[in-house]
Amino acid sequence: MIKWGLERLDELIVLIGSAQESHTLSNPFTAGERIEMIRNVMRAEGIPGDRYYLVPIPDILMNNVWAYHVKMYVPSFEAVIARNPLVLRLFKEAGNEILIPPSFNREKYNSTLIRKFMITGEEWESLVPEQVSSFIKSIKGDERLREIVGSDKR
Ligand SMILES: Nc1ncnc2c1ncn2[C@@H]1O[C@H](COP(=O)(O)OP(=O)(O)OP(=O)(O)O)[C@@H](O)[C@H]1O
Ligand SMILES: NC(=O)c1ccc[n+]([C@@H]2O[C@H](COP(=O)(O)O)[C@@H](O)[C@H]2O)c1
Repeated sequence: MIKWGLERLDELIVLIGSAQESHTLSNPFTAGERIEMIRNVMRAEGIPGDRYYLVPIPDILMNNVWAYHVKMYVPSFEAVIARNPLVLRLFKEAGNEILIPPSFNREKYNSTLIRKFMITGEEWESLVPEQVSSFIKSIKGDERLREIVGSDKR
């Protein structure tokens, strides 16, 4: 998705959503850990650091003002790239131009499924970039996820 965006725009602001969350089933990793993973992949893919910003955005309780909340954290921008229907709706209502990228084999590359495989012990490593699987293993992130959901063997 980032490569798709960089073919169309000079710079990207990549939002790290639900940045306040970590150690949960849907967001097991801290915003900082997610930043490290993305940067490791960007470096490996040869994407220069001056073509993207990574901005962590904590959730808020009011969907209606979320797009304005995001704008408070980021430099000015031309368009929003997203596929999440709620994100698209909220930015459209806030008057922003929208770009919807294609789905790249989304049935396979799906975070919920990848986290499920980490829990059940099925092979998940090939579904993420090598830099991401090695980082997750270095912080024992798969073990963390299993402990959170109570499926750890101990
Ligand atoms: N294969 C893909 N093709 C196109 N867009 C994708 C693809 N994978 C992820 N995305 C987009 O990237 C964003 C992050 O998706 P990802 O599956 O990593 O996490 P998520 O949306 O938080 O899902 P989950 O709820 O499963 O954790 C979403 O906006 C999604 O639409
Ligand atoms: N009210 C809110 O805080 C609000 C509204 C819409 C999206 N979001 C966040 O935006 C992100 C959207 O994620 P994806 O684009 O990866 O599906 C999530 O982290 C979600 O929590 C937050």
